[in-house]
Amino acid sequence: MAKPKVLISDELSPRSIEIFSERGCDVDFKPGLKPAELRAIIGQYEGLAIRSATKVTAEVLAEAKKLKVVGRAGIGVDNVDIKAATARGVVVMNTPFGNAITTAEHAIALMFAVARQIPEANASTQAGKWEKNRFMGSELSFKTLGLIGCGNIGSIVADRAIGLKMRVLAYDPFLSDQRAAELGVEKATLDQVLERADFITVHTPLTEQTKNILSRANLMKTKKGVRIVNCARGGLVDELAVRDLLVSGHIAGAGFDVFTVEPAKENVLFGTPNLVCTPHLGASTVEAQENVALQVAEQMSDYLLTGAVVNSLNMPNVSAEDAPKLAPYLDLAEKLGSFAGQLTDTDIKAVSIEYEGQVAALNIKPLSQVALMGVLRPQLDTVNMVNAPAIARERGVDVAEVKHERDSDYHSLIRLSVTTEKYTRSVTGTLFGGKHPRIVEIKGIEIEAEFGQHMLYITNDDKPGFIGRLGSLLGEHKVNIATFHLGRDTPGGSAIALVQVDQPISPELLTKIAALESVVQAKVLTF
Ligand SMILES: NC(=O)c1ccc[n+]([C@@H]2O[C@H](COP(=O)([O-])OP(=O)(O)OC[C@H]3O[C@@H](n4cnc5c(N)ncnc54)[C@H](O)[C@@H]3O)[C@@H](O)[C@H]2O)c1
Ligand SMILES: O=C(O)CC[C@@H](O)C(=O)O
Repeated sequence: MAKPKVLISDELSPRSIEIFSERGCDVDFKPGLKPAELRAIIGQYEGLAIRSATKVTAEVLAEAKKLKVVGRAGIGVDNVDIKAATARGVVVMNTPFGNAITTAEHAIALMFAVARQIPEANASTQAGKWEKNRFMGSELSFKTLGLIGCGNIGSIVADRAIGLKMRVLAYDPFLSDQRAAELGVEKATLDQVLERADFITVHTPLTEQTKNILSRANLMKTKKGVRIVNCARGGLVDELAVRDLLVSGHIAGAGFDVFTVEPAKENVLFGTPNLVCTPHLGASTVEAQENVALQVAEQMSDYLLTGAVVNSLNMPNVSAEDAPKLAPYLDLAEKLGSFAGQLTDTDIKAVSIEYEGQVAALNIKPLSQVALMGVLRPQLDTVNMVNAPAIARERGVDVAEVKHERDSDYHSLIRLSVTTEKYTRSVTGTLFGGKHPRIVEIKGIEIEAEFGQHMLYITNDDKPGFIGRLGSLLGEHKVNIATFHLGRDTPGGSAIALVQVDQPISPELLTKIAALESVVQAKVLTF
């Protein structure tokens, strides 16, 4: 197998290069590429490792013909167009914990810096002014800290703040009572945080709901003398309003690590008194950068080399242990989906994927996604394993996954049923010898067949003479039969023939087959 090629396009710790190479990837380290330069070369790579500088836009992804995975060495993925990546089947992963402590420490550092005006005092002292009376600070002990967002970073900030004897309020709609109690924080509404906090720090992602969460109107609800810290994302806080309120004295101090536009070479906040700024340094410690670089390189290599998926934002996780076990079932599930999809020529209303036996004990999410991809692909070229669930949802296809505990004759079975306006059709398969996909049932009729490259699926009335007529017709057209499998519900009832042939069947020949006596339906299938 050729080594997968990975591009590192941001300043990642050199540890990542070592890990990619040790794991068996070819790696190019090219930080600081301009968007046009990235678009020009991205087509060569299966993996792209980034921090926050590289923007993985729809335009970049359109050139990324081989790309399988984007790995963000860090938490925020707002520099990746996840929708476009999903549409192209590119897995997006991040490292959700590697820089959380470091970033929480930076938020605490900014709180201290703002409370004691350390940067201004430093500049004044080094300028020889010795302005001892100018810098009157405020203690953190026994003050109230209001957190907006209490996830990974917010909860570490809470822990450190409690250690500093602060009282912590947390506004986070997804924070459970139990977790709040474990953390020792008081759950609060946004208004309670605004009205009661002496310090407010934000720790949410930037979403439609959180954008401008500290708006001018909300900032006006805060206590006079409040101090604000944003170490999460630019756009969460109204920068112009903070400037005005710092100038008016309503806000006593503010610490900003992140800005609405980055790199922030200029900003409305700059030059305002009692403001401390850092250039998005939240994650910039040796420890955090080692952690995230190592993690992202391990996760991406694992995906490229074994199919294991960890910390993905657009795919179910598959552990390194599960990946090899799932591989043959992924093949079976995709083929069953494709079989059903190729037989369907009207709108699909529902797809159900049932698992029985040993396969039911595995992580079935990726199997269902790949099966769904197989079903939808004949109707939609752009479907892939990553975007299949989203496409099914958009099209109103109801997808059900069922695990059965009942015993069966096979060690594992996957049954895929497709419902259209006219019918529900099912196909069931298993693995022979643990790795060879086989069809064992179609529409409830037992049959045993391999999946071949060129196949003919025929339903017919079970009457004498049909096999002879079909064999002669194929022979006349120089089509060689490789395998021939038959099944029927009852003698003289409905029958199915699955014929694997060595040559493709032309549309003209298919018309003749469909016109043979006793044939109800004839379809060409390819795998
Ligand atoms: N400055 C830096 O260098 C740096 C480094 C790492 C992370 N970050 C940023 O820090 C932020 C937090 O990261 P995290 O790892 O803690 O994320 P997280 O997902 O663990 O936590 C985010 C929390 O925000 C909460 N939340 C979501 N919507 C909310 C809303 N409308 N109101 C209140 N709370 C809401 C969520 O429930 C969650 O608990 C992210 O924006 C991340 O990108 C910045
Ligand atoms: O990579 C960085 O320096 C910033 C990372 C940070 O914003 C994140 O979201 O993880």
